Amino acid sequence: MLEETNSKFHIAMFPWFAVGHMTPFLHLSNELAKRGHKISFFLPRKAVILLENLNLHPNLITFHPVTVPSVASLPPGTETASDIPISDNTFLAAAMDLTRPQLEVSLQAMRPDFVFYDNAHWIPQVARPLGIRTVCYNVVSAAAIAIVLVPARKATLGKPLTEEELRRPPEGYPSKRVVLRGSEARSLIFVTLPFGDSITFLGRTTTAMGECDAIAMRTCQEIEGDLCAYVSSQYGKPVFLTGPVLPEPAMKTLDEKWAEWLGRFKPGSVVFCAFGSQHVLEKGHFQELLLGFESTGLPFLVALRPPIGTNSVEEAFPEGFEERVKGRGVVHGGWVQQPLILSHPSVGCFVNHCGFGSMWESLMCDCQIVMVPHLGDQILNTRLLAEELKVGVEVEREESGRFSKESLCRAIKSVMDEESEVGRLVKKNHAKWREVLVSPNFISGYIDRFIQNLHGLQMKT
Ligand SMILES: O=c1ccn([C@@H]2O[C@H](COP(=O)(O)OP(=O)(O)O[C@H]3OC[C@@H](O)[C@H](O)[C@H]3O)[C@@H](O)[C@H]2O)c(=O)[nH]1
Ligand SMILES: [O-]c1cc(O)cc2[o+]c(-c3ccc(O)cc3)c(O[C@@H]3O[C@H](CO)[C@@H](O)[C@H](O)[C@H]3O)cc12
Repeated sequence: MLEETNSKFHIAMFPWFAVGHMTPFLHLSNELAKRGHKISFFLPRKAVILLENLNLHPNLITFHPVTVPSVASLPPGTETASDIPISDNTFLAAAMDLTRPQLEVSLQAMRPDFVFYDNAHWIPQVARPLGIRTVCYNVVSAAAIAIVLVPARKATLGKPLTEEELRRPPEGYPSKRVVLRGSEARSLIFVTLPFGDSITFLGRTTTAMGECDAIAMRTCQEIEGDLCAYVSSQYGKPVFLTGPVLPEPAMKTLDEKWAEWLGRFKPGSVVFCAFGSQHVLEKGHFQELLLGFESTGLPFLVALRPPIGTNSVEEAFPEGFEERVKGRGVVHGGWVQQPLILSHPSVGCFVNHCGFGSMWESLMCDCQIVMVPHLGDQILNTRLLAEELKVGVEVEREESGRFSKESLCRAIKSVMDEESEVGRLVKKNHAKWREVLVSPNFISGYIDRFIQNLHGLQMKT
């Protein structure tokens, strides 16, 4: 028994072709490799270059480039979600499905103990005849899964879910606070639309979770326990938790340019803003956001991709903006080292979209949190932090979904003003949760228990 639970696994990883999915799969791979397990990581050719520097155990984690077939509706050379607008993801999913023969050949030759996957709902059909166990690893919150990607939502199978139906959480959904409001249910309509050939997003994800041997989630019992239990009961199978799986503090230091710039300001005074790898703002929203930062009067560092239809952030600046914020505001049109910026002593506030990765990073840092969610799962993550844990504030939006410079400025001031009661409350709650999450063995304990769960699964006939 002891010998068996100490044995090392060979695990194949096949995440959805999006940075926001491949990166957390690689973080988990690093944790598993750290404990001696061997990983074969399948990913698009182009992504190998992107992720190579995050592979901390190249002796145990091997990248296997997958050729992404060309699909008529995708621009030539498309390999990941970052290459295309979000509306074209359905074609990328179709291209991913066409990689099935490549996976079949490789898995047959490798015969790993497990395959971890998310969007590739056909993996169990390939793995089962080979005796390989399957784990559907979800890198979105349990809330995002529980509210829509569950069998209870398939009761109306045959006819697509309506916005009205999506407005009400499914039967038995355990939270009253982590919910969508008013017209926000519209952000879930995409689950009823095609995602690949002849399958909807809801069909794909519920098949992926329905057919696997176990569901896994990148979350923890302390924060999403009820929601995980609901998903487990919906699918009638175990849900294994990996915890947040955040990489160990990088050895790398912050780029001198940013270290020098941030070093000019008082501790805890700078507002940092980033919105993840996928979302690109409309020009009007981008300008409203910059004007909101300007009106706080605080120093700010914004790292966002140029808005839709522009080639640089500078060309989209509001009239006179650059001169007015000179010396206290910087807008960078590309990638920055977010975790290192968040741990810089001058940074006091993190304005983010509450993507699941950013959500965990915000909880771990000791900045104040302001959230501007853009997509469905980000809205639910935001409710988790703002309504359930009360560790941050959400920027108010109009019914149309637009936010104003005034509402952004109000939210930032509400957490940054020293006399603000809201600011004090969220700071106190945040500190409490941070202490839990950074406590010794919190993250590693989750990984160790996760591995024990895999052993249990392997022993099942
Ligand atoms: O400039 C940047 C921007 C982002 N990042 C990093 O990129 C990651 C972004 O991940 P997030 O999950 O927050 O956001 P993304 O939008 O990229 O992910 C997307 O796919 C996964 C879903 O769970 C998210 O909700 C979805 O938004 C974070 O780890 C962040 O530290 C940088 O290092 N630099
Ligand atoms: O916006 C979302 C709202 C929600 O309630 C659930 C999800 O789930 C997922 C998801 C993705 C992959 C899985 O295996 C399970 C769940 C979401 O993922 C994002 O969906 C986009 C669809 O266009 C996708 O392209 C993007 O890369 C995913 O991060 C979103 C929601």
